[in-house]
Amino acid sequence: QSADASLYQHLGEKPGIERLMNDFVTRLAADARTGPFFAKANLPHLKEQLTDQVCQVSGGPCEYGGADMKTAHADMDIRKGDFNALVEVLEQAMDAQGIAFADQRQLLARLAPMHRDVITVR
Ligand code: HEM
Repeated sequence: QSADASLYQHLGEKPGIERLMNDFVTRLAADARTGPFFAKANLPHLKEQLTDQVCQVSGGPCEYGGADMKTAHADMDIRKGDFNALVEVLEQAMDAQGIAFADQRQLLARLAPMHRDVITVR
């Protein structure tokens, strides 16, 4: 567990993050902008992987064991606008879970640097 696990606690620890990621992935698949990317995705698997990843980056006692972000998103032709749409959907999911704005900003700040590996069309 990282020295600063307060974000992990504010997200409701593992059960809260699991709820958040379940709702997030459901919204991603339903959103007109992001949905097409997830048409052939294994959504239950993705929910699990994201739960581990967010648990880890928020300072929780989890270890993400999936593919690195570059490998996971290779050949998807993801653009900046697609990335921004995903962030917006995550904000909606965090609002729906009642996560405080400051905690939302913190989680987004920890995920934002991944844009370098996820966006492949510039
Ligand atoms: C910070 C932003 C992002 C994070 C943290 C993230 C995280 C992840 C993770 C953890 C996986 C699972 C990898 C594995 O199973 O080994 C994944 C897969 C995937 N991601 Fe992302 N992702 C991000 C952005 C995006 C964007 C912008 C899109 C498209 C709009 C996208 C589309 C997908 C798709 C389609 C899969 C494959 C799902 C499957 O086939 O089961 N991701 N992502």
